[in-house]
Amino acid sequence: MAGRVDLDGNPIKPITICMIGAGGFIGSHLCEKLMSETPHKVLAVDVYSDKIKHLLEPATLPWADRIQFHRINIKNDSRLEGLIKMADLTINLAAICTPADYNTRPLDTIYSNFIDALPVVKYCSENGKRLIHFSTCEVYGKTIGAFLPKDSPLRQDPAYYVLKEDTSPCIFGSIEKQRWSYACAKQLIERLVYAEGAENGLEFTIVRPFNWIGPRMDFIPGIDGPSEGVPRVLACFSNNLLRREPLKLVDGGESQRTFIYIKDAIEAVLLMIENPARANGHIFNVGNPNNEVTVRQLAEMMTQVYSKVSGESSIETPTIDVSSKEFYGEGYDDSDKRIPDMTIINRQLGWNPKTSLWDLLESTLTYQHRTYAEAVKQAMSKTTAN
Ligand SMILES: NC(=O)c1ccc[n+]([C@@H]2O[C@H](COP(=O)([O-])OP(=O)(O)OC[C@H]3O[C@@H](n4cnc5c(N)ncnc54)[C@H](O)[C@@H]3O)[C@@H](O)[C@H]2O)c1
Ligand SMILES: O=c1ccn([C@@H]2O[C@H](COP(=O)(O)OP(=O)(O)O[C@H]3OC[C@](O)(CO)[C@H]3O)[C@@H](O)[C@H]2O)c(=O)[nH]1
Repeated sequence: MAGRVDLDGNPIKPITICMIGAGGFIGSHLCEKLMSETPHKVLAVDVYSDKIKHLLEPATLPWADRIQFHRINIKNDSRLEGLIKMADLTINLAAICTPADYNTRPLDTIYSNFIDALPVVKYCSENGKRLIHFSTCEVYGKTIGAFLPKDSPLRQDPAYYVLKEDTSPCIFGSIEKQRWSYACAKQLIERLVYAEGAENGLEFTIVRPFNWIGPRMDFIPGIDGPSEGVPRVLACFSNNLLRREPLKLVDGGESQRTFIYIKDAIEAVLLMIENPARANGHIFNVGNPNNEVTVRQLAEMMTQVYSKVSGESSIETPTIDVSSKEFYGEGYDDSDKRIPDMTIINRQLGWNPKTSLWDLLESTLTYQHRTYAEAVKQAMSKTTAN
């Protein structure tokens, strides 16, 4: 920890970070990194703390005086401004960010991603505090290429599908496709943060994560989350594998995604935290363009990797097709393809992702098996007995 220097060779001074949404998937990994590798202090704000319990207890942990948990719902708690004032930097991760909610709970989704984020932006701007705001790759929506005929050669041209922070448009579906409530709310809060920078001098960085995955992502339904809940694809497929049931491919599993290992992505966030002069005023894609697969290919890979790490053979019918209406309900729509352009983050922070999809699935599914296999077995035998 001693002698840490930034990318320009200047010594890094310890700072205090107000991290909102610290108890979630990304927050838990960021807290872990900050505690184990830096001298910074974290005021961790969330309604839940289960995913960071190992960092908060026991009080003898070497970083015990550098992390404080504040159980606060930012919708309605007057303590928030005080915490932002106490910190040098605020990182806002709080959000409803599971697609199953976007079309079924659009009001909660819009309030969470836009209205609830407003005071955070305001307090940072009014108090002259730096803000790192978490947006999403979903602000790009669909690619331009998605609107070309299926056999158009232009579909092969990266100009029609690679997503660039400063030039790509944001293409959403119609209003009744409520899937886009999240992307639209995130886009508007990005515009507000950007405008606060332009008009009032707010020092900001906007992060657009492209499908970060790894241990502690979401929940396994019926084990550490609601039985009827629908988490993001990694947890959906993990749940199917743990229960030895077919993985459900929505609308044929043709959509494409690039997945990045959470630990690679956290390296990028740490560079933003410790290099404000290079990160302020920028919007950064954070993803791994080399890890592109269709959802069907992801399902096949996860089935293979899970077999390897669990020692169990795969089931006879590893996947089944399901319509999006059946799986997510009315108003679902999808992003067709998401490849991040890496020019800006590479130029500003010299960052590149490292971990291949196979390797990241191997470590993540090893964690899922170790953490959940026994609990799932017990829950399933209870259901059969009843
Ligand atoms: N994981 C990804 O790949 C990904 C992709 C795109 C965008 N993002 C964005 O990154 C951020 C973090 O995502 P994540 O994957 O860690 O999600 P997550 O759901 O695991 O974490 C969000 C955390 O925010 C907390 N929170 C929500 N509302 C709150 C409130 N009102 N008060 C206090 N705490 C509240 C939740 O309890 C949760 O712990 C989100 O803004 C999300 O939109 C993530
Ligand atoms: O059982 C399942 C679950 C999902 N799918 C399909 O997989 C694709 C990816 O789904 P998911 O990871 O749940 O979410 P998205 O990538 O669509 O959206 C996320 O991206 C970033 C973020 O902003 C936050 O994480 C969020 O909005 C998708 O095509 C599903 O239909 C499946 O086939 N089977």
